[in-house]
Amino acid sequence: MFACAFCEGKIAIMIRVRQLSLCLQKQKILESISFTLHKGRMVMLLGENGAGKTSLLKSMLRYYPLSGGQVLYCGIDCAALRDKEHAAIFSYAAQMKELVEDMLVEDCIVAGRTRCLSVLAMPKKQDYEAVDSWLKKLNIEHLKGKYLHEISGGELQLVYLAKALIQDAQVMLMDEPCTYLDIHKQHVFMEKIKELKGEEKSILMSMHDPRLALAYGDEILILHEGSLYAHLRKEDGNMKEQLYEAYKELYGSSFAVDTKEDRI
Ligand SMILES: Nc1ncnc2c1ncn2[C@@H]1O[C@H](COP(=O)(O)OP(=O)(O)OP(=O)(O)O)[C@@H](O)[C@H]1O
Repeated sequence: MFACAFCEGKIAIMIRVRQLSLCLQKQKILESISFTLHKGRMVMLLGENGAGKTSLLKSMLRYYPLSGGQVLYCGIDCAALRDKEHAAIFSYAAQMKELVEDMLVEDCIVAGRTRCLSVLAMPKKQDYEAVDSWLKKLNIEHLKGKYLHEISGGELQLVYLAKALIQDAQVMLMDEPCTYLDIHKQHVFMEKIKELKGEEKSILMSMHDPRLALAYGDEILILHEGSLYAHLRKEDGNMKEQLYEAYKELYGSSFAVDTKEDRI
């Protein structure tokens, strides 16, 4: 029988989201969402358009005041943390639609670093060295010296990922980071993220592709109409089957996944 590392307390809890609710403009967006993010885990957040994925990530990041519940880091309420402390815990790669600034690639990436510095501190030589190192790790060194408007959508996405990664936070929240990447680059990116995450960091990543979620997720959260519909874990042994069943329940039998024929 599978011995659950969570129940035995072997895998440390990094973030506990407890009964998180969110209202925006008097509209209920998220309702009583609870889950835990464990150290070293990659958790995929699935859900249809408008299900609340971005709102959940932003709520965890304190972009919005919660209308109920808490986000706890190692038992500490994140609402009580100072900005610098918060930036050491969470980094965020936003959805591309939200990113409109234009600047040099290296200035964009180094801005991720400065989130951890005091307000008036300027990036130093070692910060730009870190930029070079991330450009290299993500195989986008050729973008150095270019402006954001001069590069492709997929390249821009990688630049914004470098910006999130350079922050070196413990929990990386990523909103649809693969949208503009071609299939090959999606897999290269996911492998790289897995490697970077190691045993110490945790990742919560929203996406629409259930196949990618299954291929790389240790866990899958399914959001539906602002509520947590399902929480699947690979240790349970049949994550694929469970995901198939959940999608069938939510979207009907015409949904084009078939676990038996391995088409998901
Ligand atoms: N700032 C806001 N003010 C009011 N309502 C908002 C705001 N941001 C999002 N919403 C609403 O909250 C709901 C959830 O939106 P959200 O962007 O979180 O969904 P999502 O699951 O990320 O969708 P997608 O997959 O399309 O990116 C939607 O109905 C949206 O219209």
